[in-house]
Amino acid sequence: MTTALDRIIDYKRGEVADLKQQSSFADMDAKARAAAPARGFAAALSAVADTDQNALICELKRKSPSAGEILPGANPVEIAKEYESGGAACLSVLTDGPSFGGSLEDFEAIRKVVSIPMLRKDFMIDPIQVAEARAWGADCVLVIMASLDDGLAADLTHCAMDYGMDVLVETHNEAELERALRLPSPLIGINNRDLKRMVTDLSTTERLAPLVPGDRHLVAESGISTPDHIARLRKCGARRYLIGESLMKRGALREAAVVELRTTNGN
Ligand SMILES: O=C(O)c1ccccc1NCC(=O)[C@H](O)[C@H](O)COP(=O)(O)O
Repeated sequence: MTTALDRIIDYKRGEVADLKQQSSFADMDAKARAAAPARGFAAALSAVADTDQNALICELKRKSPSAGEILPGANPVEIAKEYESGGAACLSVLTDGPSFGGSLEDFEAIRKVVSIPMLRKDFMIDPIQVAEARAWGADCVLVIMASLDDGLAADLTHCAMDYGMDVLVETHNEAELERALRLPSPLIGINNRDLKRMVTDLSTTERLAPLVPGDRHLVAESGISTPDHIARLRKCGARRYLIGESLMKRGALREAAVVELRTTNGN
C-alpha cells in the first residue's frame, strides 16, 4: 500500500533533482557557511524545559495530508508573532508546498520578524536540502527515521551538526527509536501520528518515553491541543512539545492558547 509519506518522499526526489540542476552542493554549502550562525534550538528548548514550564515548538502549517485545509490563506508572519508573544520556545515552519502549503519564502519572511530559533520542517532525503535550510537561516532540521535508512539518517545528521544546527530525530516506534539513539543528536521526537496509517494516539509517547535515556531530550509531537494533553504527557516526563494544527485553528485565542499550554504544570 502506498502511504502519504511514500508519496511525499517520491516527489521530494524530484524536488531534489531540480534543486541539483539549479545549484551544486558546493555552491549551496558556501551559502550555508556564509549565513548568520544558527541560534541554539535545543538550548532554547532546555532553557524553558528546565523550569516548571513547557517548552513549545509552535508550528506554521496551512494544510496537511491528515487534516486537509487547516487555515487556508493564513498569514504566517502574523501567526509567528503571536506564537513568539505567547512564549513559544521555538518555531517549526513547514516548507513543503504540495502537501502542507508551505515554502522557503514563508520561512524567510518569518525569520525576519522573530528572534526565537526555527526548525525547517521538511522531508530531508539529501544533504543539499540541509545546506539549503542553513542557507535560508534554519537553526534545526528534521530527520524522520520512518523514511530514511541508517546511513542516510547519519549523513543528514552529521551534515546539519557540522553547520552548527540542531537535529530533531523523529521516531514513532521502538525500532525507530533504537536506530535514532545511535545518532549523536540529543533531540528525540516521538511522533504520536503514525505517518503511514495517519492515526494519532498520545499513548505512543507514553509507551516510548521510558526508553529515551536521560541524556536525550524527548519532544512529544502531534495531536496535542489541550492542557489535559500536556498534563498527561508531563506524567511520562515530556517537557518539550511540537504543536501545529490545534494552535493554527485557535484564531483570536491563539496567543492565549500558547500561554495556557506553556504554563500547564499538571498539578
Ligand atoms: O500532519 C500530517 O498529516 C502529516 C502527514 C504526513 C507526514 C507528516 C505529517 N505531519 C508532520 C508532523 O509531524 C506534524 O505537523 C507535527 O508533529 C504537528 O502535529 P499536529 O500538532 O498534530 O499538527
